[in-house]
Amino acid sequence: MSWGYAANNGPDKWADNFPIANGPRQSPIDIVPGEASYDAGLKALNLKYDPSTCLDILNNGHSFQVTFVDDNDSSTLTDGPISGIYRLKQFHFHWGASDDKGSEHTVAGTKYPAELHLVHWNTKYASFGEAASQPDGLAVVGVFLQIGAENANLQKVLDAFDVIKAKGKQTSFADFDPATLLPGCLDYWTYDGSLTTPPLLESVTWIVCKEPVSVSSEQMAKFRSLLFSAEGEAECCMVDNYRPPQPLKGRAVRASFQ
Ligand SMILES: CN[C@@H]1CN(c2cccc(OC)c2)S(=O)(=O)c2sc(S(N)(=O)=O)cc21
Ligand SMILES: [Zn+2]
Repeated sequence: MSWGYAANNGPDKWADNFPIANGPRQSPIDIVPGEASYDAGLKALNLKYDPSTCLDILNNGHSFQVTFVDDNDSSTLTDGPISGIYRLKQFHFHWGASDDKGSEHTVAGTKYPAELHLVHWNTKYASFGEAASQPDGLAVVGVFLQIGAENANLQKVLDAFDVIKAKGKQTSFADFDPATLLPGCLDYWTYDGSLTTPPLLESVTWIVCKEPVSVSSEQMAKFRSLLFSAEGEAECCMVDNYRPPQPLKGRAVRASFQ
């Protein structure tokens, strides 16, 4: 039985096969703005993405992800809370069965209907896989989605869904600029955490943007049209693919803004 988000293989069961699930730096967390400490030493995020590095879009049975060519420094994250150059590997989302839940991080208990994750790896390591096992190996930028106006940039991604409805489906996806999914203001909170899915590796510097971006309710319905299940299996809608907040265990959450 592989991991998932159902009662029999979901977040409460992950520790059975991935004991790090109860580790000291697990993600996501509830971000309490009043308890975050402003750090004037934090630099602004420097995200430089080249749309020509966009490769394909895949339903991996847990979410859908847009994957990028990462054999050069064309799409990178630098500055912010990190040092060195981190390359964009993929972005994906987490969302709920209804608009009242779906994000992984929460803000003073508030859940958003969805959360975007842009996954980057530290080029001081030889590969993504090597980086993923190092405490400073990954940096994930999280962006909350809130219900509002239709998001035309997001729609380009949703328009590809019909051919990746089932688990394992993949199709080419070119010339997409993930920077168009970012909010105007790049104020952020940052803390040391983990992957929010198995293998739950504690290798992620989390960078969570304070400002959400918009998504319409119709667009959220499109997210929910994807399937956890593969073709030929009983259809299971891809919804509630989020891990709930985990214990902070004494970690500091820093803010790049006052
Ligand atoms: C299924 N897990 C996603 C895919 N990845 C994955 C797949 C296999 C092994 C592995 O670790 C070596 C990582 S990943 O590293 O790109 C990430 S990052 C991430 S999140 N929610 O914390 O941003 C989810 C996933
Ligand atoms: Zn994620």
